[in-house]
This record gives sequence, C-alpha cells and structure tokens, in this order.
Amino acid sequence: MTTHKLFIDGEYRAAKSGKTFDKISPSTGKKIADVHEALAEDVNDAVEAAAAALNGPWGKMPKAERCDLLMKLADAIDARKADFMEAEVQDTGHTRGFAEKVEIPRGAANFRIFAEMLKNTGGEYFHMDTHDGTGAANLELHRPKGVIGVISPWNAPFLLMTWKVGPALACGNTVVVKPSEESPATATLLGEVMNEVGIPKGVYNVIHGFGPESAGELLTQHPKVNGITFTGETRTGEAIMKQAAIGLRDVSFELGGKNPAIVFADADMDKAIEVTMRSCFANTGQVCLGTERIYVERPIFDEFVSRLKAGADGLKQGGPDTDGATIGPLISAEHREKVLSYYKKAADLGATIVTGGGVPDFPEGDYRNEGFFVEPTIWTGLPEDSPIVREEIFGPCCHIQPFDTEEEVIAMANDTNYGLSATLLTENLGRAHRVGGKMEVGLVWVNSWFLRDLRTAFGGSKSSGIGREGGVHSLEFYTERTNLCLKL
Ligand SMILES: NC(=O)C1=CN([C@@H]2O[C@H](COP(=O)(O)OP(=O)(O)OC[C@H]3O[C@@H](n4cnc5c(N)ncnc54)[C@H](O)[C@@H]3O)[C@@H](O)[C@H]2O)C=CC1
Ligand SMILES: O=C(O)/C=C/C=C(\O)C(=O)O
Repeated sequence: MTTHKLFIDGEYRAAKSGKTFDKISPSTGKKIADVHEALAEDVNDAVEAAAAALNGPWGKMPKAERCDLLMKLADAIDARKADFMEAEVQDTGHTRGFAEKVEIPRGAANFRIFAEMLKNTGGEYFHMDTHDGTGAANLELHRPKGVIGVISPWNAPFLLMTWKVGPALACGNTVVVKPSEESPATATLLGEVMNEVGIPKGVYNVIHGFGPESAGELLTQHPKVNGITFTGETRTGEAIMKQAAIGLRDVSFELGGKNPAIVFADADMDKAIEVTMRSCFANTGQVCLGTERIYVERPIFDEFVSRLKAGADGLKQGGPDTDGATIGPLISAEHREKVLSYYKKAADLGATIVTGGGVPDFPEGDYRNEGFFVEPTIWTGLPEDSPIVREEIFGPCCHIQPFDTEEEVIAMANDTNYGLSATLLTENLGRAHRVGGKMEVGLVWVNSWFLRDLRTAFGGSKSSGIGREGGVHSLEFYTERTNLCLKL
C-alpha cells in the first residue's frame, strides 16, 4: 500500500499528529493509499521551514540561477513523466490520454514559462523634473511576497498546483502546498524531483489534509503565510478570504463557473460538436472552464441536440487501465452523490432527458460497478431559473436551450453569478468579436475551448475569481513592488 507522507524542509516526514486518512481509487472504489494528515504542529513546521528558506541559499540566489534551476526542474519532470502520469491517473481515475497530453506536460511547462519570463522582466523607470533642476529617478523594485500558501483542487491536480508553484518560485517565494485530500500523489512526488535537481530545502513544502479544522484552514490562518492562492469552489473561496482577512493577506482565487457555449446558425456544425463534446465531457465534466449551458440558434437546434447525443452515447466509460476509455469516473463517492442529486432534480423538474441521467449499467462483476461512474447526460426543456441551469454541477452534463436573437442569448449567457469562461461557435468574425466583448467573463473562446497560451491573463469575473494569473499577471500577485525615488 502506498503511503503519502508530508514533505517539509526537504524531507518526507510522518505527521506528528499520527493521523492518516484513506485515499480511495475513483475507478475501483478500493483504498489505494494512506495519507498523513498535517495538523497544527506540522503546518507550523512547514511554514517555518518556508519562512527560513527565504533567508537561506534560495533568498540569496541570483535570479538567473534560480530560473535555470526551475528549467532543470521542468526537464526532470519530463524525464519522470511516466511516474507523474501513473500517480495522477491512479488518484483521479483520469484517462491516460488526458494525463499524457494535457496534465503532465503542462506541469513542466508551468515551470518553464515563468522561469523564461522572469529572466527577461525588468521594472518601470520614470525620470521626474524637480524645481532645483536636478530631478529624481523613480525605479520599480521587485521583491518576493514571502511564504505563499497554495491550496489546490483535485480536478487537474498537477496542472493546477504547478500553475501556482511555477510563478511563485520563479519570483523567489517559497511555498507550502496543500493539495486536495482527493489527489495527494503528484504534489508529494514533486518533492523528490525538487531534491533531485537541488532546489534548496524549505522552498517547496507539502502538507496533506482537509479544509476546515485541518491542514487547509490551519495553513491559511498561519500568520507567517504572506499570500494565498486558491483554486476550487466559490464557497471555499469565501471561507478562505475570511481567514486571509486576519493580517490582511493578499489572495488570488480561481473559482467555479457555469459556463455557456453559444452556437450560432452559421457555425460549422462538425466543429461545434467537436468543441462542445470536449467542453462538456472532457475530464468527466470536472473542469472549471467546462460548458454546462449550451444555447443553440433555433434553426439548427434539433440537429445539434441529436448530434451531441450521438457523441455522448459514443463515449466509452472506463478507468485508466481500460483500453480505449474516453470518459472516466468522478473523483469520489461524495462527488458522485452531488452530481446524481442534480440528475434526480432535473428529472423531478420535468427536464427532457435527451440521454443519460443516471448510473451506467455495467455487467455483473465488472470492476466499474464499484467505481464512481455516471452517465454523460444532456437535458433540454428547463427554464433559465432552474437550479440545473444556474448552479455548478461539475459533472459530465449540460442543458441545451434554443434562442432566436443575439440580444436574447447575450442576456441569457450573462444571467449568472459566475463569470469564468464562454465559448462561441460562429463563422462570422464580426459577430464573434461583438458578442465576445459583451460576455461578462474572464475568458472567451471562439470555435475552440481550453486553448491555452500561458502568457495570457487567466481568471474569472463575478463569483468566479479574484485577480488574474498567467504571464506577467502572475508576477503581480507573486511579487511586492517598491518604488524607489532617488533624488539626484
Ligand atoms: N477548478 C474549480 O473550479 C473547482 C471547483 N470545484 C467545485 O468544488 C466542489 C467541491 O469540491 P472540493 O474538492 O470539496 O472543493 P473545495 O473548494 O471544497 O476544496 C478545494 C481545496 O480547498 C481546501 N479547503 C476546503 N475548505 C477549506 C478552508 N476552509 N480553508 C482552507 N482550505 C480549504 C480543500 O481541502 C481542497 O484542497 C466540486 O463539486 C466543484 O463544484 C472543485 C474543484 C475545482
Ligand atoms: O489551464 C489552466 O491554467 C487552468 C485550467 C483549469 C482547469 O483545468 C480547471 O480549473 O478545471
């Protein structure tokens, strides 16, 4: 049985609390690991190690050397790709294709992009005239923020954790990572690779545990944590923000979404189906950027619904060890209960169930019967104020609504508390530009989805987040800026 210990000050340690919890496989429902739970003493040790490392070799290292080390780290992740993949798919039940093509390469890329960027960034300079004729020079100086608390979710664990750790370290900070209790493996493994390439001890620390009254809350409340970056549910973001208010610590939040896709009658239908198949069902719908509301212009509504149904019905359910599987299980029994409660609610509310709506019917004795699988599901016929259309479900499901005019669909798409992403399907560039600019979201994709240039701003409006990360926007959160005014 695998054991995931804490990684503190460059070494793997058992939790001083002596407590462990079980990690359950999403595909088989069986226990696959014991995970050590960090409580107050361990969390304090991790934060103290991170604070001390700021004043050690890491704090003194020239920026170029620090960035070279992070490039080496990215190469070492590539070299250990098979190990990271295995750790990730066993924890999450993801298909190997998703882990191989998206998740693990992005982990390495998240270090490369910020290491490269930091090497080439400077600061502002403003010369100022003064009455004595000598003037003054204003120089922008950058300092690391300090100890960054990283709270990351289970849906794309390695990708989303490194998306924060990459820029944090490139800017010279140290980190204490609290991965989701559902996905402890890749963050733990990364400690080994940090040591391999010579990242100084205390720079990268990992504590395991839960949120409230456990490692997550203890970390975000710790007075020596200088900034908190979090990806996860909106309500958790609210709780963390209250915790961060003590001591006025800065936060960066990427939260949930209820993202629309709008399919205009002039869209290329093959492209529209390919894009919405991915945006609804990739990673079993457990993507914050995923589509759960589709609006289709009335003349093509019936054709779109029947083609998306055919696509959904063609998905093959299976865990990472099932050949040819195109859709995996949900992360946990608890999350499956949540998703199924929406499936039931949709039926009770009188939705037309185009396909799915329940648990797949596997043969007797099939391992998948013990896993957390649900059917890919498509509904039509619900009003816009239905909870199915308003609340984030985070499963492989969507509701499809017809529309008649551009104004009407813009209003429907924006009528939500969330504001993360929107996807537009149209061959009319003018319309794409016009409608895209009216979407109250942080990200709009046209004729595509999840196409990511890591130099661009990433984040959400409304209840979908606070701040932007990506490219130079990450540097704003992970550095403190000082204006040095030098009287000449
Ligand atoms: N990328 C996204 O937008 C994600 C959205 N979700 C949404 O969240 C729902 C529940 O998933 P969970 O894993 O329970 O998400 P969550 O938001 O409850 O947990 C995410 C992380 O925050 C930690 N956490 C929870 N409460 C905390 C607290 N008070 N202080 C500090 N840390 C805390 C958790 O231990 C975990 O590491 C999903 O059904 C989905 O709707 C979940 C994961 C990612
Ligand atoms: O590409 C990114 O940086 C972020 C991707 C986000 C998700 O996969 C998610 O939160 O679901």
